[in-house]
Amino acid sequence: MKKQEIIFGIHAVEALLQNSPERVIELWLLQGRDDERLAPLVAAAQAVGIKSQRSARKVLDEKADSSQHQGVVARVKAAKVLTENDLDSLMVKLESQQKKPFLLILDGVTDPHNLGACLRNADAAGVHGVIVPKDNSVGLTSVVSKVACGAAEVVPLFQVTNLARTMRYIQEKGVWIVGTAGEADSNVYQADLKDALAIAMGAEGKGLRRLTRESCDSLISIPMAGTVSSLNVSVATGICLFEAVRQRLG
Ligand SMILES: C[S@@+](CC[C@H](N)C(=O)[O-])C[C@H]1O[C@@H](n2cnc3c(N)ncnc32)[C@H](O)[C@@H]1O
Repeated sequence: MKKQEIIFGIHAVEALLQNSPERVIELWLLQGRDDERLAPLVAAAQAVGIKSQRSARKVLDEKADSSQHQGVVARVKAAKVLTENDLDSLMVKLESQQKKPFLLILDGVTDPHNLGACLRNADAAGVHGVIVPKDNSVGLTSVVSKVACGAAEVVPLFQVTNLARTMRYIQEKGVWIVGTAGEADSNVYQADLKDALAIAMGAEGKGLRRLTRESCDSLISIPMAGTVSSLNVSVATGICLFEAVRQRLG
C-alpha cells in the first residue's frame, strides 16, 4: 500500500487543505507566480499552519510527473482506502439522518481522466459515495485528483472486493440499482430515480460485466440520435446523475 502520494492542481490542493490538511507533508508553489489564482491557496495553507516552498517550473514538473500542475504540487500522506466496512458505516449514517442513499457504481473504469470526471460529476450531483471493484479499476491517482478538481478529496470512494456481493448488500438496505446500457429498452427519462438509488455505469470498452448487469434491478439507456453507438462513461454518468437530481428536487 502506498504511504505517500502527490496531489497537484489548484482545485485539488485547495480541497485537500480545506478537508484534510493533516495529510500535507510538503507544499511547493511555482516561483514568481504570485498571481490572484494562487492567493486563496496561499491563505488556506497559512491558515492551517502549512509552509510552502517556492520552486522552479522544472522542479514542479518533476515532482508532479506532469506539466499540468498549475503551479501547485503537494506531497501528502496517502488517503485511507475505504472498503465494505466504511460503506456499511455510511449506510448506517444515512439511515440515522433519514437521508435516501444516492450512490454511483463504476464497474471497472480504468482511465484516470474518466474516474476524475465521474467523481467531479458525483460531487456536483450530491452523490453520497462511489463504489468501484478493487481489481481492474483505477484507484485514486494524482491524475484522478487533478481531473476531479477537488472532488476526489471529498467524495468517498469505496473499493470493494466483490462488487456483486456489495450490490446485494445495498439492495438489502433498500437501494434500487439502475444499470445503464445503450441497448436497454426503457430510457433514463422514463425511469423513476426518486428513491434510495444507485446508478451503475460500465467500463470504457466492455460496458457492464454480465454479473453486474444481472445484479441490477433495472436497466436504462440514454437515447442516442446520431451515428455513434455510445457516450463516454463520464458524460453518460453526468446525464444519469443529473436526471436523478432533477427528479429528486421536484
Ligand atoms: C463507452 S460506454 C461502453 C460501451 C460498451 N461497448 C457497451 O456496449 O456498453 C461506457 C459506459 O457508459 C454508459 N453509456 C454510454 N452510452 C450510453 C447510453 N447511450 N445509454 C446508457 N449508458 C450509456 C454505460 O454505463 C456504458 O457501460
